[in-house]
Amino acid sequence: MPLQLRVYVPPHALIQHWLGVVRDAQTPPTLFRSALTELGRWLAYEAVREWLPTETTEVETPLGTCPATFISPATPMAVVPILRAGLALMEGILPVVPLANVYHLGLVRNEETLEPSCYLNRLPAQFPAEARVLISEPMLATGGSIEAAMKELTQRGLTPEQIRIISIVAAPPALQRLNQQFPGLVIYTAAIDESVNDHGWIVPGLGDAGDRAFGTF
Ligand SMILES: O=P(O)(O)OC[C@H]1O[C@H](OP(=O)(O)OP(=O)(O)O)[C@H](O)[C@@H]1O
Ligand SMILES: O=c1cc[nH]c(=O)[nH]1
Ligand SMILES: [Mg+2]
Repeated sequence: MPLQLRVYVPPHALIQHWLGVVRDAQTPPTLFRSALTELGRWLAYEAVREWLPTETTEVETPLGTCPATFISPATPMAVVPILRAGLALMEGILPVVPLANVYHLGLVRNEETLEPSCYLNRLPAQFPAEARVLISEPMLATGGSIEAAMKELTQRGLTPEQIRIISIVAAPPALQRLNQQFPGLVIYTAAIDESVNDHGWIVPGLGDAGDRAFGTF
């Protein structure tokens, strides 16, 4: 069977709660950031459920020997936050992947053309063959930014199957684009919204995630 994009919207009350907080236009930046931290935490928790590399050994309890499973340091893990908005999820994501390296990628959309451009790229020249990578990108709108990020990662040796995206709101244009170009990719998102308007905003969405997180209106 051909590979297909898989999109998970975990049906969790905490995710729904914090999604409501970030959607509310009255939420101030401090609370908006806390809510994104919580969303990053719970979506990452769901995303790595059967994906974190583990190894089983034995430990001595005070009463005897028993098997114990630990996070394996052998498989390289990484998180790639897409600046700026992706930074706001990181406080929640990083404790879930404590051994991950962080590689920053700064992208900004031109407000008229909606084309992304890259202003910071701290990706390694090549990812290790067994690497597993989480992308932190809260908004998947037209899909231009995530497509640019995926191209940077796949040019550095990763396959879509090695990558999972943590998103907050995903819209159909971005999902269609990713499905066409990167089947095998997996997305964990708090919501799939109806549409993207003529100005590139997700509707109903939550507005400009970067501006709301950092108070730069
Ligand atoms: O799917 P797209 O249509 O490409 O839109 C999504 C991008 O737009 C926002 O970034 P923005 O350019 O606003 O930068 P910021 O995070 O610094 O605010 C958002 O954080 C995504 O990266
Ligand atoms: O709705 C949108 C679309 C792109 N980027 C955002 O921050 N919000
Ligand atoms: Mg922005």
